[in-house]
Amino acid sequence: MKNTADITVLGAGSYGTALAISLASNGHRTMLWGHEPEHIENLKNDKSNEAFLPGIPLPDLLIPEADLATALAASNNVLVVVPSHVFGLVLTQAKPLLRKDSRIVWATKGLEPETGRLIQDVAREVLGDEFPLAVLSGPTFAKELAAGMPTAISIAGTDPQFTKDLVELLHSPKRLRVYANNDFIGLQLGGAVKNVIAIGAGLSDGIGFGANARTALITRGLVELTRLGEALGAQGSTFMGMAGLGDLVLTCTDNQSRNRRFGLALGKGCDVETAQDEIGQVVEGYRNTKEVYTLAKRLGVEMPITEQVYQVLYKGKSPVDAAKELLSREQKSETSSAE
Ligand SMILES: NC(=O)C1=CN([C@@H]2O[C@H](COP(=O)(O)OP(=O)(O)OC[C@H]3O[C@@H](n4cnc5c(N)ncnc54)[C@H](OP(=O)(O)O)[C@@H]3O)[C@@H](O)[C@H]2O)C=CC1
Ligand SMILES: O=C(CO)COP(=O)(O)O
Repeated sequence: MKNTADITVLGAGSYGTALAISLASNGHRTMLWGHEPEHIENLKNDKSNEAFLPGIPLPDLLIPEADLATALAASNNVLVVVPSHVFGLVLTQAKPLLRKDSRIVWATKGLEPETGRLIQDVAREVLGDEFPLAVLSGPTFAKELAAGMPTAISIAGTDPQFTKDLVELLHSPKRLRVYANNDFIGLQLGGAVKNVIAIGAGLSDGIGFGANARTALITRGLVELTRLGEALGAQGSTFMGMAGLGDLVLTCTDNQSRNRRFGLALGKGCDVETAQDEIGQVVEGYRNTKEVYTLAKRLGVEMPITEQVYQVLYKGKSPVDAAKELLSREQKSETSSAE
């Protein structure tokens, strides 16, 4: 009993811990692995994750663990919640330690660094085809989830039984609604592109623009996301759900979003390094912008907001000049079918 669990979570940052709290609060024995033994010792001693979610108690059924082999032997259900730039690395470390019956789900939001590939491609390259895969995506700030505040999320995967089991593990009639979805690609892409648009919304607010500009960015950001998604084989309707519109609204409008705060700081004149240091946690959209931009170029998909965020982050363009360029684009109709 001591070394078994219903699910193992890899990644003891803010979101991995929040999901582990949520699972354990549902009555499931949940192992939480982190790569820093000292950090895991602190979790055990404090019975909270003071570094990432201060003041939120860890339930008794949440077991912090520093040994990856022990964590992966404990359960066949493995939930990966590390930033996208180390996803491949962590999965490579995990692979020789996985059980034959392991099933892998991730809540990582992003694309592979440099290549812009979806996380599913990284997972397949590392693991081959034998393990069922799934993704969790939607508007879920770690702090609110961990505090048991009402939240909704979507899930999709390659194996209907795995998806169903994950819904059972995560769903709580008191706190967390989990929607099953069949668009594996769409859910992954929504989580990556919203990071970029959230930086754009932050830039706009940081410059001093208002609600009109922010809302226009969300709306046209949704159009960009849908265009890219459809080019990759996702269903357009997915982006009207949790992993599209839902996550865009959340991260573009609330200062809990690190991507939005990053954009805000840049819009007020801060440089990239200082803005990242001040946030002190992962700002996925910084790298993601380059990857989404590269992916869009490769597929020939027009993404003007992403393009301007890219110019600000990587080409030294001023946020004001980026905004001017967006505003001065040629007139067009709102729907492509009317063009
Ligand atoms: N926070 C949120 O509200 C949400 C986050 N997400 C997504 O979840 C993912 C994780 O983000 P989040 O938890 O917020 O990020 P945090 O910055 O809060 O935590 C990241 C965690 O990953 C750890 N880590 C870094 N490198 C490695 C590695 N090589 N091996 C193992 N662990 C490593 C970090 O450890 P260390 O501190 O030692 O570097 C830290 O514990 C991201 O893709 C994010 O977009 C999705 C929905 C909501
Ligand atoms: O993905 C998130 C909420 O759904 C968290 O957003 P940030 O990474 O911008 O903080």
